[in-house]
Amino acid sequence: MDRRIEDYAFIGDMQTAALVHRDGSVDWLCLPTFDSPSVFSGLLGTDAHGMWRIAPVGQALPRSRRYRGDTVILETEWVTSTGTVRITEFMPPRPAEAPGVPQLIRIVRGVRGTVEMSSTMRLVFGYGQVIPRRTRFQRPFGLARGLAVAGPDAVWSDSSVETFDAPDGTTRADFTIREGETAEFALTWQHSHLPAPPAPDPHQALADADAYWTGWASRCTYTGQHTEAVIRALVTLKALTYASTGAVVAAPTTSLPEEVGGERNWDYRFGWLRDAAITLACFLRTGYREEAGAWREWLLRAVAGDPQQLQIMYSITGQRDLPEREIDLPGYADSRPVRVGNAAAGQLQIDVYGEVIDTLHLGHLTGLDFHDDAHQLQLELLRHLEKVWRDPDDGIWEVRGPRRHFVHSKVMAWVAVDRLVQLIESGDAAGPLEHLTDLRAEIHRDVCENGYDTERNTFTQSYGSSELDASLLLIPQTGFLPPTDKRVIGTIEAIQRELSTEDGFVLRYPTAGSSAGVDGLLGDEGAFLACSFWMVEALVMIGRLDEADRLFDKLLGLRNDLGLLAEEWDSHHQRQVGNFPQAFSLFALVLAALRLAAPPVAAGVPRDDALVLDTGYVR
Ligand SMILES: OC[C@H]1O[C@H](O[C@H]2O[C@H](CO)[C@@H](O)[C@H](O)[C@H]2O)[C@H](O)[C@@H](O)[C@@H]1O
Repeated sequence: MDRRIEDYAFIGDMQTAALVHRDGSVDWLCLPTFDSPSVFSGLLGTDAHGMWRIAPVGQALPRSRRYRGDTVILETEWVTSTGTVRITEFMPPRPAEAPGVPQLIRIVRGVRGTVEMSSTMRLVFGYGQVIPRRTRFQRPFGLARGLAVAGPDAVWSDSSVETFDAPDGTTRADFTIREGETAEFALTWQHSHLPAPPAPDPHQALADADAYWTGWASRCTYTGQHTEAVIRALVTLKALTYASTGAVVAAPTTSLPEEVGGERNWDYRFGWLRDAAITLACFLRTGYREEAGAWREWLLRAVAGDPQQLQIMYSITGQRDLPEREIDLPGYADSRPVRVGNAAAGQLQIDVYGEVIDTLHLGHLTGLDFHDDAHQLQLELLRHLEKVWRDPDDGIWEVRGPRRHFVHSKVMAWVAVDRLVQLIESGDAAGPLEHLTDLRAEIHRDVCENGYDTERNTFTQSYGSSELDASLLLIPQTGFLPPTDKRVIGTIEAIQRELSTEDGFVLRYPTAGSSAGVDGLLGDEGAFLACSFWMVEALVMIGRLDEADRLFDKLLGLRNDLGLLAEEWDSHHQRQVGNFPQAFSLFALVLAALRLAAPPVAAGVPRDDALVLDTGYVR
């Protein structure tokens, strides 16, 4: 069965995450951390690769589902001919100050009548490959308890109803729920050499999780008209944070395809400097400073001593070695290969210097305490950037074709220098101001001379190319040129003409279908949702507010019923594609909502209070 990506709900604890299908099946869960091998991999294969379904007997789909308030606690209501039950499922949050082993808790509550229920769990460790050894215990805490062990990992399962290990490798429970009754299930990961974990207290854990997420969401400072969408995006971004180190994963999944049935399947369970820097910029602009401070510490540890060795991504703990390999799973809707690890880790992507320094600078502007190591890091990164900015690179889209002089990369090199110039000019830090001012002017000249097509009045994807690229929409946001500049307006209009899908969303760049295009890959892909949100921002900046509003509303309409977005939208099949939920799409949503909430007073004339939106243009 083709299970749509948007049919999944996301729950997480800030160290790992699970995807729960609408039909009650947990089809993805990596333990103990985001980047560990999965124990439920049905998402990328079949039930035989691991899943855990709790649902009324004989009932395919629930009536409704939602998150409880501003939390990542999922509540699903099932209505049958004999009664109604609510299933509440969540992972107790593990913030840095209160670490703990990962746990998945599911509570079934009878709302009306009587409902026959079943639970079927198949744990298969190592991405659906390793069958665990299973043991049962005599109700040590009045709960049914089972243990599944494979090598270093143990998963303990506790429930208030009787369970049994079936010969087919599943652990099952058949039980009846009457109005007012509850049944509790908990799955707990533990190192296999350690003793049994204490019995879970599901109801206390639920109350604590509710208080944690509600408290976190209540600190948001956004007050525009899209509060629900913004808070949901922020809460999801927070849940994509690996709390103990401050890293942020790009998404909790691997290999959800950018084209169903295609080869564009990548592992996103790592900390990209680009994605994390923009996520943190988003947090800083909505009142969340603590997360930015923690990420800055992770960044300092990950980058280590020599900026020449900067990688564009690291593991959530800061490791550098992320070897890419293909694993033996059928793939989501037969989309193969399924990849683990990511070869993009070894790429040169010059834009990351700009994104990192921009976010560090925004931290400074929004009151994050001055950190001398972070300032030194910026200076060192800049010294290295000065050596490499003229080189061709792999660009923001991590293309696997030949390196090029991507215009976006050069613009972001300009951003890196510009933000340091601003910092030094403000008197808050020292540095070679005159030299940096000259360098900034040199990069600007280089881009305008080599990356702009005078005949078509548009910037191009790379020097000497006639292709377009949606990353050029960021030019006015960065402050590289003002939105009133005819080259900016020309570029926005060219992208609208040439990179729009028939339903009005934006592609990253042209792909070549059956031959390898600029990205070196076969096949096509969906509209990249972040680019469509950038179009919203660009339209606001050039004063086309109604159009921006309309596009934003259409984009909100692509979210699933829980407010979640994958990386891309397949306009042809009208479905979400790519890893899910993806930070890139969600932070772009938040930034577009902020832009809509503080539009320019007149076209191209940003307001002073837009400072927190544009560190570049508004001086
Ligand atoms: O499209 C080819 C590339 O796709 C992935 O990169 C994308 O995701 C990254 C994480 O969100 C993002 O930072 C990047 O801008 C996107 O292009 C994949 O990770 C690459 O390996 C792949 O070449």
